[in-house]
Amino acid sequence: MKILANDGIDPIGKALLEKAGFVVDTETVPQDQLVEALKNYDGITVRSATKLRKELIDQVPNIKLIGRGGVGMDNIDVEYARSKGVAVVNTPAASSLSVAELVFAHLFTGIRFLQDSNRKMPVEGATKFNALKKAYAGGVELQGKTMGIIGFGRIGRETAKVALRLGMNVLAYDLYPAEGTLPLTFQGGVSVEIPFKTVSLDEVIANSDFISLHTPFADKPILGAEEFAKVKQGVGVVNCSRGGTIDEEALIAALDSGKVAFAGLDVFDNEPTPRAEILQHAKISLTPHIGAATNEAQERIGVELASLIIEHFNK
Ligand SMILES: O=C(O)[C@H](O)COP(=O)(O)O
Repeated sequence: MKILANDGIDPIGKALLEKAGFVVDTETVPQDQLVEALKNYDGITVRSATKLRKELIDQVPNIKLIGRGGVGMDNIDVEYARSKGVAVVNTPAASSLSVAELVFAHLFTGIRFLQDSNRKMPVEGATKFNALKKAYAGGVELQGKTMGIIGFGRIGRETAKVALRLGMNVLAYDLYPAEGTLPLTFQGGVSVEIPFKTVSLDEVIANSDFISLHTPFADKPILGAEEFAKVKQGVGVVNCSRGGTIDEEALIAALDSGKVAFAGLDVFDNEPTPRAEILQHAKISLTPHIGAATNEAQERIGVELASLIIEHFNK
């Protein structure tokens, strides 16, 4: 059996597949050459870069399995592939913590203006140190503030757990209202269950000091001009979910007016070429879609993907 890991796979996952007798190629084939290349494979694994659309799936009937190393499958025509008998699998839980921690990297950045000082210090730090010191005063703390979470699935809940550990309050909304407890484990294995109950989207929007999005790709933005009009003055907004869930123009307007104090963005409209106004905005902390890109998450993803592939082909 031959697998093309077109967006790469963690070496441990690759080794597990090879031990089980699979040949695994990890060299990325450009999108426009995939039809030809895939004729030599039984399965393909991707992350979010490679697109597996109907037209391609139709032309490679020899492909029996598509493995998504990660969560979002908006780059794959999943239902269509399954209707053609192709197995489609992903690793929905493996990267939750990494994404959640990136949310806080953006939050800590935003509350102390690091996105701007990291740009200005190399240029002005030696000549205008005291002016910059003054410019970046007025930071705030996270403890005691309210973290609004839109989308309370695995990643949303992991984000809530980090917020709770930091002493924040959590307000969460999900399309499917939910109630339960979140387990928090501390040093020495001490564990506590924190009760939660989701609230309405309006409540999250109106009452949060920081808002983080954790929903799948949506055709219509969840946060647009109407919603930014209702947020607390000076809210911080983080998006590590999918481009398209925030109306970027409305966000820029809200940042410029001061209604939104800062934004942390890991995902963008038009990836991989986000617009210049976003890339150059002094109030936006930027990362290039790296939510799942920690060594730990990629190892978990690779191992899980390998076991899903082995299980599928050994059935
Ligand atoms: O959906 C996901 O798992 C994340 O967006 C990560 O995407 P990536 O595998 O392309 O980094």
